[in-house]
Amino acid sequence: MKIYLIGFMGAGKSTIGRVLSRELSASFIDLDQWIEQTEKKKISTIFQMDGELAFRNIEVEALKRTDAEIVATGGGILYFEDTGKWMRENGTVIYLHAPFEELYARIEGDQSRPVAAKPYKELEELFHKRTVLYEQVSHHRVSVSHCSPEDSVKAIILSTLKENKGK
Ligand SMILES: Nc1ncnc2c1ncn2[C@@H]1O[C@H](COP(=O)(O)OP(=O)(O)OP(=O)(O)O)[C@@H](O)[C@H]1O
Ligand SMILES: O=C(O)C1=C[C@@H](O)[C@@H](O)[C@H](O)C1
Ligand SMILES: [Mg+2]
Repeated sequence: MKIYLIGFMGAGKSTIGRVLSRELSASFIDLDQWIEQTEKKKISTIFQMDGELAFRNIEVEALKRTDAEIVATGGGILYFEDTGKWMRENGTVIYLHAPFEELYARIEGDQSRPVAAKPYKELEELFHKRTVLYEQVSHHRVSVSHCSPEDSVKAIILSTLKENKGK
């Protein structure tokens, strides 16, 4: 089993991934957390000191090397064009979706997400650009709007069970 959780910042990939892994007794990695621990630097420091491209290279390398069954990706995991195709071929990709305003309310002012420091309009544009990619790449879209992480976990399990029915 390999499940990749994708979606914009604040969608709950880290929160839901952790609950999902407990529910399924599956191994779990949060790529952002893993990068901070391995690099011994905050993501915001990597962005400042080494630049975004350096972070993206570390991120995609971690994605391709991890053997964890549940993978919480970062919001910008589709930065390189071929990453989405690679994920689709290597597991089940679940897109966690909610309207921009709801996600913005969750991440507004959070200093740990350098990309979230962009002006509101720019961030909204990025949301719409990325939404197209998340939709293209994912096998399933699960709404995380106005529901608890536990409800989202149930929806994820249902969608993947349906997929595997009859196999
Ligand atoms: N279902 C939910 N309802 C309300 N708030 C939530 C929900 N899921 C997560 N949150 C809150 O939203 C914030 C962002 O959640 P989380 O860090 O899991 O998002 P993420 O998708 O991993 O973001 P990133 O792409 O930046 O890693 C946290 O403060 C978390 O507590
Ligand atoms: O959406 C993004 O570009 C990011 C999201 C976070 O998960 C981190 O990976 C980092 O802050 C960049
Ligand atoms: Mg996260």
